[in-house]
Amino acid sequence: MNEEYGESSTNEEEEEDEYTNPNENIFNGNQGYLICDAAVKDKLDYETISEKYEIKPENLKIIQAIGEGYYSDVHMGILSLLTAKITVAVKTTKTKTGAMNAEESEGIRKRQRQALREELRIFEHLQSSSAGGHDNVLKLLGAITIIRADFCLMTEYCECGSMDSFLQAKWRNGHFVDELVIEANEYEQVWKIQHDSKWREDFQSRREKGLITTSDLLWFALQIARGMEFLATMKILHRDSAVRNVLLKTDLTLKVADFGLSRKLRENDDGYYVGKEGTAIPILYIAPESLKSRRFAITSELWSFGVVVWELFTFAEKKPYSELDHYENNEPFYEILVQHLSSGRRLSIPNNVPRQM
Ligand SMILES: Nc1ncnc2c1ncn2[C@@H]1O[C@H](COP(=O)(O)OP(=O)(O)OP(=O)(O)O)[C@@H](O)[C@H]1O
Repeated sequence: MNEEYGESSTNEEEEEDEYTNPNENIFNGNQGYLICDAAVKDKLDYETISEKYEIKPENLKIIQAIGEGYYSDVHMGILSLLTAKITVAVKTTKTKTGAMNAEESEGIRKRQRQALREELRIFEHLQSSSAGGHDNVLKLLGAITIIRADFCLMTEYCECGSMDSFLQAKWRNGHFVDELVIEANEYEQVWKIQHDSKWREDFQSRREKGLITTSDLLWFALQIARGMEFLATMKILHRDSAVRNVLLKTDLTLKVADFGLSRKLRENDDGYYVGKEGTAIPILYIAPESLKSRRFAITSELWSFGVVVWELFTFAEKKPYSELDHYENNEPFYEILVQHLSSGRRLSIPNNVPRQM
């Protein structure tokens, strides 16, 4: 394994409590995640981690850094399997913890490892299905969990990174082609292909120029819907759906990713999970009923999907509800948002959306 990870000859068993909720508090202070104070009860039901994914450190070579999240660093690496070498994304605890001393730093890393362990459990559950996962959900390919210094998760590598930067770049570089045409009567909206017989033929040349169209945005929305539908059938609540947490392959296949806040519904949960007190949640994406009660269900996932579609059609240029950003009377943003939604107001319909949607 790469020197960056340091040499470790000890097979230290993690002493960390596997059943604590690692993400509680770690998102504190992260913009857009907010702690609610409603009374809560916590229900979790995870399978134990199997050894199916454990790999030896010498089979992983780290190549370069590709990203950074709130609780992990992400690198691109090469995983050597019996018959092949594959490119993987490697999620590790953060190199820079911002801690004042070694003891504090180890405390932070311990929480980060716990967060990654939780994510691992979700991956394992999702991949326990007969299909072994879903094409639109990121797959776990390996993990090192028994050697603390090398602790990491390895997932499919998505060459184009996360969807928010991809969309922003397309918009800023003028690489979006609106396929909708407003007719002279100003009411009827038709597709370009209905006016231009060459539109279909030019598909390949648009691809080569790196252009994306309204149909592509719909295709992205459909893929995310399929991924989230799969999560729902596996009784997983993602709870952090946002375009920044969707990853993209070069063939424009999308992968729902980042299960750091995800929870599995138990059989006896009555269809909802009640968030633990102190957990920070991404309020801009959360359904009003979950904001108020901390109850999360498949229906609240559908709300988040709606916000994701809004982000797709606005090219992730702005955060949802950015017009509410100016705080009035020092009221907390959470309160402003709850009032806004309770009064029936919603995100505005973006310009490029087909009317049927
Ligand atoms: N499988 C992957 N393929 C390619 N790039 C990836 C992959 N996983 C993560 N990345 C890159 O690393 C960044 C951080 O990853 P990720 O969001 O999963 O980390 P995190 O610590 O869980 O972040 P968050 O703060 O959103 O919880 C992503 O925005 C993306 O650019």
